[in-house]
Amino acid sequence: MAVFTPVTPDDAAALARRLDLGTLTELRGIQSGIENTNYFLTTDRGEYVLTLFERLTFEQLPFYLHLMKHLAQRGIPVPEPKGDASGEILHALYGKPTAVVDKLRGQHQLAPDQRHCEQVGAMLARMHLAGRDYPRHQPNLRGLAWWTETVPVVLPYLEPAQAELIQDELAFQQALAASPAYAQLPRGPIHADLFRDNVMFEGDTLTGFFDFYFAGVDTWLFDIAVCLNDWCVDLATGRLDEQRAQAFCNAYDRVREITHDECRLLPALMRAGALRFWISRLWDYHLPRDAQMLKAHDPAHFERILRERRAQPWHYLRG
Ligand SMILES: Nc1ncnc2c1ncn2[C@@H]1O[C@H](COP(=O)(O)OP(=O)(O)OP(=O)(O)O)[C@@H](O)[C@H]1O
Ligand SMILES: N[C@@H](CCO)C(=O)O
Repeated sequence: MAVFTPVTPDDAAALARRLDLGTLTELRGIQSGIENTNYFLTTDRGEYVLTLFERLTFEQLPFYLHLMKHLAQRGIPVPEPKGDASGEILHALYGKPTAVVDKLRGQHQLAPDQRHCEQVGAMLARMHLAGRDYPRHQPNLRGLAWWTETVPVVLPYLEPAQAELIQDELAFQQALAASPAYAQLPRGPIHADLFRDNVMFEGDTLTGFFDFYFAGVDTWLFDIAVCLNDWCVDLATGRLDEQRAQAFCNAYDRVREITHDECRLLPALMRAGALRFWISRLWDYHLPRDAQMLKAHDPAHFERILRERRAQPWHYLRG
């Protein structure tokens, strides 16, 4: 269970009062998630999610929380952070940065079909456009610099063939990032972790995106690639479901045109997306933090996806 820091009902109730959310009626630890301590916090006025951030700092968090507020105010369905009387949306419990946000309605769609992929694609494009005038800047903290720093840390845990693959891919991505074509890609605030478990649906209708705590300014194409690698793959093999991928990209493209250069670089960015999560999963798996219980995601899944993307690059043909 992802409760790294237990919260007492008294402390949660005091925070709810301070944020003018009413009287606490229930506080329940959330079993999933591996990054932060999360609770469902219910009051006599509504349902919220209380998050204590275990890795992110007081300096980094305003970027994410204000981004969520910015997007919510522009009609993108994301949880809005709750402020105190002075409007402050970043709080503290037990010395840890803390936020309380709206609980989204609905459930995850863990077996998405074309219709779900279309809705995620269209909403992702709307989110990218809504983020264009967001004034704060923070790089994607799980971007190339972090991969470069973390590959040597996980390398001792890999078999020789895996070590060769990860180093070869890192070198490829470093060269790509230094290329003029890459520098021209449109960019802005991206979610950067928009997996099936970070989107809610009520029935078959998308009700929101959440978990913005890996967001950062990066290429919009990286966000598309991360989504394709999760929403449009067969989870058993890592193989791309081309119909779903085409549906996702068409829906995105109808809201914000995917440029010719983006189409050209998409296969390389899908490799980048696979590498990013292979590295982070290796890191979480081999270098776990203390937790009351911690269920690390399977790193081999993204190794398979990376091998698939290298062997069979997929090209988006607009249409
Ligand atoms: N705003 C929200 N509305 C509804 N449910 C939420 C919300 N935030 C979190 N949840 C629920 O809590 C679970 C865990 O949250 P989350 O996925 O953000 O965990 P995490 O540890 O912060 O991040 P990670 O996904 O990186 O492991 C989600 O799967 C979801 O069920
Ligand atoms: N989405 C990530 C977990 C961190 O949010 C993964 O599946 O590895």
